[in-house]
Amino acid sequence: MITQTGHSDLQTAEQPDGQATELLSVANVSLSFGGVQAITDISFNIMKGEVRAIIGPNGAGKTSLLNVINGFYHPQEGVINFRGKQRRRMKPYQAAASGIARTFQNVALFKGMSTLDNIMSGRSLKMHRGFFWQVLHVGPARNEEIRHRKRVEEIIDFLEIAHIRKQPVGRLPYGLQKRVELGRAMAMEPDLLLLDEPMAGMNLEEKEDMSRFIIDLNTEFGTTIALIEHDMGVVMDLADRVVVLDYGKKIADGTPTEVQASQEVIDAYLGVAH
Ligand SMILES: Nc1ncnc2c1ncn2[C@@H]1O[C@H](COP(=O)(O)OP(=O)(O)OP(=O)(O)O)[C@@H](O)[C@H]1O
Repeated sequence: MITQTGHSDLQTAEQPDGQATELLSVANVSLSFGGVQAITDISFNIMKGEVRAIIGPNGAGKTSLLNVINGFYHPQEGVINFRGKQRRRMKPYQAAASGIARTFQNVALFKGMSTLDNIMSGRSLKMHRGFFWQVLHVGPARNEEIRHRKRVEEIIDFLEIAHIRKQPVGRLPYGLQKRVELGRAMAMEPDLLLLDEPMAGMNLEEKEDMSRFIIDLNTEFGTTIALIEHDMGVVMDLADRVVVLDYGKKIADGTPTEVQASQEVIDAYLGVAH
């Protein structure tokens, strides 16, 4: 059980009139793959500055929902609003450019490249100078690179991975690879960070470290986070609000305490027939 209690302070995201700001909303979204209905008529929102957990049994539709949010899948029905604008059909790199970054269930890094270079690759969307200048490595491109490297070094310090900055990530223990992947997503300086099972396959100590980084990222950097997580202890400690899916449908939405007390949620986790 993780012991930190790190609920983000939603007040930081409040407007002067005390109203919290909605960062993203998903309205009546449905997604199917041929005959498989992965998501059915799901609506929920993510407020600016919060940690929002998405939970549910295996196959409930959690990853599909994350893939809809970051533009990897296009729902057959429903509407997504991000930062107050209805989003057009967009590809993952366009979603990333608009301020949505994500990590994956299985680590997706450049295994032969160093920690530093992997995190640096997260800056590519922020590089403005063209290929010509980058190759010459002079003038504006050089200044820009120095700026990006400084930011990357700050992230490396924040994640306490200075000792592995030159090591190829493929040789690192799994827990550290997950941390590098978080670093690469942080390098994009997203408004919304989507984390797909950030603690999967980690031991208790690694989970505690990762929880601490997520809390600090949320509170210190103000990054809004949506995460899929199976460990209820982690969800209880990290999340401000939780949306619960089962068989592609939303069955509960509320604070961790509220959803844990929901009979429908208890039944879903115990596998009670519908
Ligand atoms: N690309 C795909 N093609 C066909 N079916 C898919 C595809 N992706 C997901 N599905 C199906 O959609 C449903 C939801 O899958 P999804 O991976 O979103 O669930 P999940 O809640 O993330 O599961 P898990 O906790 O096991 O990762 C499942 O029935 C799955 O088999």
